[in-house]
Amino acid sequence: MFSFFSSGGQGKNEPSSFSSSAPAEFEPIEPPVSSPGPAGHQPPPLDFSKLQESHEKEGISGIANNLFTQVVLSNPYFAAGGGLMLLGTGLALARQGVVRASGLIYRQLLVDLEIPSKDKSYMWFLEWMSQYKNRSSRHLSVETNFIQHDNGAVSTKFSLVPGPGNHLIKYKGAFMLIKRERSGKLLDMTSGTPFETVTLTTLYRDRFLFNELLTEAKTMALKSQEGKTVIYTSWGPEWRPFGQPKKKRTIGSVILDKGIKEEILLDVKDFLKSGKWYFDRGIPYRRGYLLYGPPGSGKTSFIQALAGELDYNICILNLSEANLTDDRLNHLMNHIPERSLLLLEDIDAAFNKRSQTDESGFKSGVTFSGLLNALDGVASSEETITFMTTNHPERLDPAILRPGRIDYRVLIDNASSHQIEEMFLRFYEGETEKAKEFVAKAAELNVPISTAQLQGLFVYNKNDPDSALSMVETLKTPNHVF
Ligand SMILES: Nc1ncnc2c1ncn2[C@@H]1O[C@H](COP(=O)(O)OP(=O)(O)OP(=O)(O)O)[C@@H](O)[C@H]1O
Repeated sequence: MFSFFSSGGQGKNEPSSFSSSAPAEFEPIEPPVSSPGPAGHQPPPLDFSKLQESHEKEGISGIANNLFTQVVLSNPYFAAGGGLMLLGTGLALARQGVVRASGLIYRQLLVDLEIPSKDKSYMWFLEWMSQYKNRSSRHLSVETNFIQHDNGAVSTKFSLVPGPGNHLIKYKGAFMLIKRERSGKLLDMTSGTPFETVTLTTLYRDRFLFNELLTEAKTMALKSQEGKTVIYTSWGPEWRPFGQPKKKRTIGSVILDKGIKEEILLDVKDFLKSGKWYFDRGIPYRRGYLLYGPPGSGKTSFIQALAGELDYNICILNLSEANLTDDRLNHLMNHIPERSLLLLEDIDAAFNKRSQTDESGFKSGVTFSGLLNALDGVASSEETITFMTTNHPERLDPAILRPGRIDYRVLIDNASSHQIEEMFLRFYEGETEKAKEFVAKAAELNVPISTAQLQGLFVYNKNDPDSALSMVETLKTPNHVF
C-alpha cells in the first residue's frame, strides 16, 4: 500500500491512495509524520506520472531533472532553506559593506597622528597633556621631577600624565581621541622600558590642529627651560638630559685671566655668524676649542657659562668613561641635540688608551684614531662647536692639534694675582683694601693656587673676609679640608 501526504483538501497526516497507474518500480517513500512543513504546510506529493513521462522522454537524466524541479523548487522545506541561505549571504555581504564603508569613512573623515616614544615631542606632549584642562582621563601615570627655583632650592613636582589607554580631549573646539599604547614586545634596550606610542585621532578637517598642539607643547617645554641650561650626558647611543635643567651660570661668575673670556666669546660669536662663509667654501661648519690647564682652574665652569651666554645646552662626554667605544663616540658626536655645545672632557684619555692597547692589551675605550675619525666625521648641517679639555696637553698627539680639529687653544692656568683679587671682591664686595692684602699674602706663599682652592676658602668664610685673610696659609695645601 503506497501512502504519502497530500497538500490537497485531505486532513493533515491523512494518508491518501496512490494512483493505480503508477509503475511498480517507483516506490513512494513514507514522509516523516512528525515534521510538518513550514507554517504547518505539507510538502507536495511527488508526481510520479511526470517522472515516468520524463523517464520515457529523456531517460535517467530526465528523471533527475524532473525530480529536482519537483523536490527542490516546489518543496517548501527547500524553498525556506534557500531563502534563509540567501538571507544569510545577503546579511554577510551587507556587514562586509558596512565594515568597508566605515573604513572608507574613517580614512576620509578622520586623521591619526602617531608620536613614538623615541621622538622628542613625546615628552613634550605628555607634559602638555598633564596640564591641559579640557580632558577626560581615567588612566593616569605619574612623572616625578625635581625643579630648581631661582634661589637654588629644589622641590618635587608630580606631573599626572595620561597613562596607557584612551583619553578624550577637546582642543580648540575639536574632539581628539588620545590613545597611549605600550609595545608588549619591543623594549628600549638603553632604558629597559617598553616602546610606547601616543596616537591622536581627530576629524580630517581639524588636522591642522596637530601642528598647533605640538608647537604649543614644545613652547611650553622650552619655556620651562628658559634661563636654564640643559646638560646632556650619553646614555648608551643617545643623549639624555642629566637631571633637570640647571640655572644658567653667568659668565661674570667665572674669573679667568685678563681678556681670555672676552676673546673666546668673540671668536665663538663670530663663528656662529659665519655659516654662509663656510658653506660657500665647502668647509665643514664646525670649530674646535681646546682649553688646557691644571685641575680646578675653571675650564668646565667657563664652558657652562658660555653655553648660558649663548643660550645653548651642553652635551658632556668624558673620554675616560670605561664603556665608551669608538663607534659610540662617533654616533654620539653625529647626533648632538640642536643648539648644544659638545664638551669632550679629558681628551688625553684617548691617547692613554692607545698606549695601553699596545702595552697592556687595554681593549675597550676610545682610541686615538677613533677620536680623530669622530672629530673629522661630524657632518651636521647646523654648526658644531666642540670644546675639549685636558690637564695634560703634553700627552696630546700633534695630529689632533691640526686646524679643523682644534682651531683655537688657550691655557686656563692657576690663579693669577688679577684673578685672586677679582675672586676676593666677588665674595666680599667692596673690600678693595683687604683684597690687595690677600693677594700680597698669597704671593708670599710662592705656590700655585687654583681658583677652585680660592673658592673653597671663601665659601668656608662666607661673610668673613678677615677670617679668609687669616687662613691664607691653608692655600699651601692644594687639597686642604676645612
Ligand atoms: N676661574 C674660576 N672662576 C670661578 N670659579 C671657578 C674658577 N675655577 C674653578 N672654579 C670653581 O671650582 C670648581 C671646579 O671648577 P671646574 O670644574 O670648572 O675646573 P676645571 O678646570 O674644569 O677642572 P678639571 O680640569 O679638574 O676638570 C667649580 O665649582 C668652580 O665654580
